[in-house]
Amino acid sequence: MMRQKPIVIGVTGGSASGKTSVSRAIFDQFSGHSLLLLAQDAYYKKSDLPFEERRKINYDNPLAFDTPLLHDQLESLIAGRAIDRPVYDYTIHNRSAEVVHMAPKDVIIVEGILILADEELRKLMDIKVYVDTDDDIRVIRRIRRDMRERGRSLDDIIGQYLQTVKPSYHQFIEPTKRYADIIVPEGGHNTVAIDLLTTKIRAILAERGLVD
Ligand SMILES: Nc1ncnc2c1ncn2[C@@H]1O[C@H](COP(=O)(O)OP(=O)(O)O)[C@@H](O)[C@H]1O
Ligand SMILES: Nc1ccn([C@@H]2O[C@H](COP(=O)(O)O)[C@@H](O)[C@H]2O)c(=O)n1
Repeated sequence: MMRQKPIVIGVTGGSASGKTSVSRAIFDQFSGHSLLLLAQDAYYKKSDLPFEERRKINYDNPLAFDTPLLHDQLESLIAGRAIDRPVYDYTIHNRSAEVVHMAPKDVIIVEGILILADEELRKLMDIKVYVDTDDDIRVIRRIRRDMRERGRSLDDIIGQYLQTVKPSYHQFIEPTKRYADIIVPEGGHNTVAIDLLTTKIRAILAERGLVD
C-alpha cells in the first residue's frame, strides 16, 4: 500500500506563550501513536562570533534561523526519510556539536516563534495554531524559565526583552497570527482547545488511513 503523508501541525506564538506546553499536551493525547516534536529553536544558526557578540544577536528576527535547513528536514520527514536534527545550546548561544537522529512519524508537531513567518514552511502544514498569551504573563514566565533553565540573570533577561524580544514580537511574530487556523488563548492549560485539536488530528489520521 502507498505510504500516506504524515500530518503536520504548526504551533506558534510569542516567547513563553505556552507553545511547548500545547505541543506536549497534544503529544500526550497520542501516546502509543507515531508522533514527533520538532522545535524551531534547534535551527538557530551556528555562529563563529565570540560569546560577547553572540549574546547581542537578535534571536527574535527571522534571520536568526537556518530556515532552509528546517524546511529541508521537515520535507524529508514528510517524505519518510530520517533526519539528523541539530541541537541548540542556549547557555552558550550556539549550536552544539551533537545531532539527534529522528525517524519519520505519522504526526509531526513543529513548534516555534517564527514557523508561520515563512511561506514555504506554512505550505507544509495541515493545521496552524497560534498560542496567544498576554505580554505581561509571557515576560513573567520567561524570567522564571530563563533564570532556571537557560542560565540567564534578571538584568540580562530584562535588557534583551526591551531591546529585541518585545519589538521583534510586534514586528515579526504577532503579524503571523493571521495565518493561523486556530488561536489558543493561554496555552497548554486550555483543555477545550487541546481536545478540539486532538479530535481534528484523529479525523485526519482516519481519513489518511493512518490509524493503528
Ligand atoms: N498555562 C500556564 N500557566 C502557568 N505557567 C505556564 C503555563 N503554560 C506554560 N507555563 C510555563 O511558562 C513557561 C513557558 O512555557 P512554554 O510552554 O515552554 O512556552 P513556549 O514554548 O511558548 O516558550 C514554562 O516554564 C511553563 O512551565
Ligand atoms: N541564544 C538564544 C536563542 C534564543 N533566545 C530566545 O528564545 C526565544 C524562543 O524560545 P521560546 O521557547 O521562548 O519560544 C526567543 O524569544 C529568543 O529571544 C535566547 O534568549 N537566546
